[in-house]
Amino acid sequence: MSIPFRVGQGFDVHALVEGRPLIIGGVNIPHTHGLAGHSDADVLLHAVTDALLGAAGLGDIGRHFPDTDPAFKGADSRRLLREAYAKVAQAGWKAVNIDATVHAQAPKIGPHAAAMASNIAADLGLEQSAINIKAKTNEGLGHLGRKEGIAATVVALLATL
Ligand SMILES: Nc1ccn([C@@H]2O[C@H](COP(=O)(O)O)[C@@H](O)[C@H]2O)c(=O)n1
Ligand SMILES: C[C@@]1(CO)OP(=O)(O)OP(=O)(O)OC[C@H]1O
Repeated sequence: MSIPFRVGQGFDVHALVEGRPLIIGGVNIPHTHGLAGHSDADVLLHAVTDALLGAAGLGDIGRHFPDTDPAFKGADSRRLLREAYAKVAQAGWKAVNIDATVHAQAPKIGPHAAAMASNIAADLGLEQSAINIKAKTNEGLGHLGRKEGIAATVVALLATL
């Protein structure tokens, strides 16, 4: 008998640079710096995508959307999330819940967490209560603490369709 649940974890980090918008969880957050990347560099959505792909045994985001492919230059990561989730569903899985932490010394994520959860819930066809967004500073330590980048860690649970 096959097991009806699978868990996956995702991690991503992007550098903070001047002259880029800061987009996290599909929310454009006013800030002095934004995240660098081939796509819109949405660190949270990339970690969510990897957690879902990982749980389904489908590899990682770079395998499906290579950062060498001009098709994904400046890509909206919500589109990538929806396309990855379609592959997860095709493999016979649906998401049950997502628990995420954004590791950012600044800016404050809390005021935007509900909007991020709403975006992810909409893209996965879930109730917003199934998406939990947390945030932590890095207590000033290391590259995250020096505000050189922002990271995200995510756990996702899948159930059979
Ligand atoms: N970028 C962030 C970081 C933290 N928060 C909120 O502050 C709380 C305390 O964070 P510490 O890193 O000092 O433990 C945390 O639990 C979050 O609620 C935030 O909103 N944005
Ligand atoms: C999203 C992709 C594709 O545009 O590029 P980036 O925005 O650089 O993001 P990253 O998390 O480094 O890797 C996944 C990529 O393949």
